[in-house]
Amino acid sequence: MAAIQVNHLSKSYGSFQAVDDISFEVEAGTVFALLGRNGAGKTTTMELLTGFQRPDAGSVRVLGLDPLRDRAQVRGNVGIMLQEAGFFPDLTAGQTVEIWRDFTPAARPASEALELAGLTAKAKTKVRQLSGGEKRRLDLALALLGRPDVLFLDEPTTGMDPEARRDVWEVVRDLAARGTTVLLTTHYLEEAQQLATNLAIMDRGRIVVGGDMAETLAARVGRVSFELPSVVQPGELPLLATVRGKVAVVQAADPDLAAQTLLGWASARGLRLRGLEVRTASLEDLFLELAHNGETAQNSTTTRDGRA
Ligand SMILES: Nc1ncnc2c1ncn2[C@@H]1O[C@H](COP(=O)(O)OP(=O)(O)OP(=O)(O)O)[C@@H](O)[C@H]1O
Repeated sequence: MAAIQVNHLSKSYGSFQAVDDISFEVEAGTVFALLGRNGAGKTTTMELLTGFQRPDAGSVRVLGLDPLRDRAQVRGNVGIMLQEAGFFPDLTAGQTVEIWRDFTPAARPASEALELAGLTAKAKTKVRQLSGGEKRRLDLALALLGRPDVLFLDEPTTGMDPEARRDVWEVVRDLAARGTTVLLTTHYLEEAQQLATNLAIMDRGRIVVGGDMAETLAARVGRVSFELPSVVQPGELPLLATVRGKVAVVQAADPDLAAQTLLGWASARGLRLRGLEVRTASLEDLFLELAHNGETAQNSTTTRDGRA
């Protein structure tokens, strides 16, 4: 069953269309990544899904409920970690969690929420003395307090060091494995690739790529690069290669297989392929390509407008 259903959702601020007719579903117990450049509409979408904003058109269902109409019921079952949470700076992390517990039905013990967020050692530290990454952890602890069925995480690991980020990934994986549905936005594409089974990439309010993460990446080409041995002409290689300076690049749907073919070919001739690198398609490649296409489209629109 889909835990989150979004149907033809739109939202504008004045004449600016921040979310433009988007639709997607998130299956229960899966992690879904909402990606896109700054201003693409991710946070607005998150706010529409959590009932902080009213849609202009379209509908949202979370656990089959309307986040605005069935607000109390939805809030009781979801955990929300938005950007820029407001904390009281003079309370400690532990006191902040305790106060939040009073408003949270069936809350976890404060110590458990702090532990899950990796903040136990800072329980007695005042909020204003927490680092940026630690404040995000406190946000996470609060989002996890009510043992939510659905978790909304808006850039959960911003400001965290790589180790802390990996700790949060573990927590998210663990929650999803136990059936929690997670919708997250992130600018860290590795994070999305590591955690999410499905994704949507937004650009100017619309979804430009969406679907299963593995299938989306499998449809991309990877590449193999190496130094072309001085005795070899590009045309002699067993696979089509582009050569720039000394470096030859072969594009391939299965870069591991291409590398094997190249190595077998080289070894039969007693040659070494120095600097051999195999790169599978990554979300980053896809993202950069889309950004580039977006800019090209925008420039051509500007030119057309300019000429008109
Ligand atoms: N309250 C508002 N009034 C007017 N414009 C807004 C408002 N909130 C957001 N916007 C605009 O809507 C667009 C989408 O914003 P949104 O915060 O949803 O993007 P985002 O994808 O989350 O970006 P980021 O990655 O920077 O967080 C932006 O151009 C933003 O300036």
